[in-house]
Amino acid sequence: MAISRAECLALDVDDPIKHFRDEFVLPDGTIYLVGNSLGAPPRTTMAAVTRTVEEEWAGRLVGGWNVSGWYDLPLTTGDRLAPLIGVGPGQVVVGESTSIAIVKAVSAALGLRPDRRVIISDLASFPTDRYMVEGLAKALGGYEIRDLRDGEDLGEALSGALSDEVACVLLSQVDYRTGARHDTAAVTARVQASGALMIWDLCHSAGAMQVDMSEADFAVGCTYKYLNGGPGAPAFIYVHPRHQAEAEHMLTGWHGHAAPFAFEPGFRPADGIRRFTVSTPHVLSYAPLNAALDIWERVDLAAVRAKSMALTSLFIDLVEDFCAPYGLTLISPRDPERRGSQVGFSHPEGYPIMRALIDRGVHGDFRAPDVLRFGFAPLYIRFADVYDAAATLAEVLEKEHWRDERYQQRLAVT
Ligand SMILES: Cc1ncc(COP(=O)(O)O)c(C=O)c1O
Ligand SMILES: Nc1c(O)cccc1C(=O)C[C@H](N)C(=O)O
Repeated sequence: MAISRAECLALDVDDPIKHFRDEFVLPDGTIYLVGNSLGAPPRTTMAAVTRTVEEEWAGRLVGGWNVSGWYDLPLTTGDRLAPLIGVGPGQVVVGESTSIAIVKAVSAALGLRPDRRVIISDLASFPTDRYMVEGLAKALGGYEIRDLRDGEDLGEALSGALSDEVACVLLSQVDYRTGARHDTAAVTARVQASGALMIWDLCHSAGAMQVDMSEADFAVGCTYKYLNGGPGAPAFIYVHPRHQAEAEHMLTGWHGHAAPFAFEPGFRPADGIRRFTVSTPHVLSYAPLNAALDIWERVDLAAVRAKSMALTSLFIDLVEDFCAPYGLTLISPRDPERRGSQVGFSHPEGYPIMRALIDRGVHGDFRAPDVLRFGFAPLYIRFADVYDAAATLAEVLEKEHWRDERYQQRLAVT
């Protein structure tokens, strides 16, 4: 046996960041391995939302824009988030969704490289990234999208794809399906050496590990996964200071205007990162995110990463030990350095297996065509949870619970 449950309990006792679990609300009897899709709520979330509604909205009405700092929420929240991606104040704004942030980043990058007409995208990325690039290229006209293929070695793929025609490269630091993690410093340097600009999607890395975007040109990401900002929480965009005076994106809404309340007829971009805001911020959505950032301010990301690697390695060992006869195939890198904070196994009956597992209190998710995906948010997942999840998965497979008819029907959201 890889390790006993008692040994896992001992690991929990020695865990230097175990105290953070008490700061989150998790239903009893649930092992929540989907924090990589939607993080759990901090205990302070409910009070933060109530405060925003009662004190700021009901108490101050429209005065909230000035007095409660609503107008500047994209910038003030961006400054709080910046250290989590290794950058400084005045470099990040928070607002809209990641898909919209991709349009801002890519359109700004194309404007900075007007003589280059190729955008490199990765077919392994979460599809919305490619979809947004596709719409953008179609709207602008005259651009070619050069796709890296799923499963290709990134170094070799980039060798074939980079040229003096390439304006920008959009990649995810961590693959949403396999959890494979790229070396952002090396890839950024390589892309920039070719004269192109590097844009990172950090959806699956922000809050799961130390991230250093200080050399990247742009980065985007969501705040509802490891960062615990809540369903539909606003996304972030980082713009390197060297580009801020020149970079102009195509979503020229009035909040990004140099003088929004002058109501001028034409668009003039604001100075600095403010030009990357678009329009009225979703004020109520910033309350849970700022409650989560109160926690993140106290978190040592090196400790998060160390625990993340230990949790994911333990899960792989236990699943391979307990489930050996049942046809699961690991699709995540075995080397923890090359993984994010999630583990994927493929199985032809992946969908009903995941439904049966969720019914038994272990929540992972399924990604087409055949991937059982498990995310490990180190602030609230315990080593004993990992043990129990692997044991429950083994039981579902051994007893073939997944054959139950009700697990075959597909839900709208998987
Ligand atoms: C890597 C990645 N990029 C983008 C998104 C989509 O972001 P949104 O729907 O918030 O625009 C997701 C997840 O939904 C994702 O995993
Ligand atoms: N953003 C999501 C949504 O609107 C509905 C359901 C799931 C999501 C997710 O975030 C999924 C996630 N990006 C993934 O990696 O699959």
